[in-house]
Amino acid sequence: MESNSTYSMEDKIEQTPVVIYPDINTNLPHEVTGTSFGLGILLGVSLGSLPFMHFKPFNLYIIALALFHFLEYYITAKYNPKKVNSQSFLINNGIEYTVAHTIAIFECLVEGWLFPRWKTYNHSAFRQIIVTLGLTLLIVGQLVRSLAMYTAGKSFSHIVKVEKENDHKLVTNGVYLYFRHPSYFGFFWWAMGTQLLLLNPITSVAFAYVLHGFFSKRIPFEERHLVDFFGDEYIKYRQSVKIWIPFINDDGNN
Ligand SMILES: C[S@@+](CC[C@H](N)C(=O)[O-])C[C@H]1O[C@@H](n2cnc3c(N)ncnc32)[C@H](O)[C@@H]1O
Repeated sequence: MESNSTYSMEDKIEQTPVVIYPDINTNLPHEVTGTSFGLGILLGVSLGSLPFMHFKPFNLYIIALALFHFLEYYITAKYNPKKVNSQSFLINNGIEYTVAHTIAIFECLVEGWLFPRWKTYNHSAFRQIIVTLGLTLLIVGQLVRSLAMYTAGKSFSHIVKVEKENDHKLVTNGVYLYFRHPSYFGFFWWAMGTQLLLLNPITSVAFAYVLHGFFSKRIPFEERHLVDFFGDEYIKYRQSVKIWIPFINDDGNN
């Protein structure tokens, strides 16, 4: 039977927009599905057991961690597919990152065990304020970071570029209108939010110190290369948009 369609199969193929798919060799299906499955299990177990837990902030923290790592890969795969690879989950985000969260979990569990009245069964207004502040910071941080990755698209990369790529464009729109480094701003406040949420006094201070040290080196390094890539255009942008991370100089000379 003849098709009534005015277009032939060849026409249809020609009209199909070209989609750049991620390189499967750096996105091994068993690694990507395995990691997604693991994150899904973490999220599901934490969410499912939430109503039965005395210390709900711990479950919320695990949910935030699982969502963060899932979104790192998902947004890169969707809006920056050329650069996505199984490391884009950012689970191997450096030894400091792994150690920091391991210590945070340890502090939370030890304090819950040693000082249950202060940590787990404390229903004071002060505790509610800190938990709410932590939750708010981590939600705002996650939103700003995800929006930054979506807005920057192909110009975003988890590794700082030291050589300009052809499709690297200066991004100054969307969240970049209000924050000069929105993904760093988002990460900083997301991470601080996780520690306040856990009511962890020690790692709250330690996270602030370590994150400040990290960004006060990374931002000037990244900006030196951005000035090389985009010249006056970046210098003007740098003069007009602030970073909004505490104690990081806005003039680019940290
Ligand atoms: C991990 S991303 C972080 C981007 C940005 N610092 C932020 O916090 O949203 C690092 C890459 O983004 C690029 N980058 C940073 N700011 C940029 C901008 N305004 N426009 C285009 N590329 C930018 C850098 O060249 C670097 O390779």
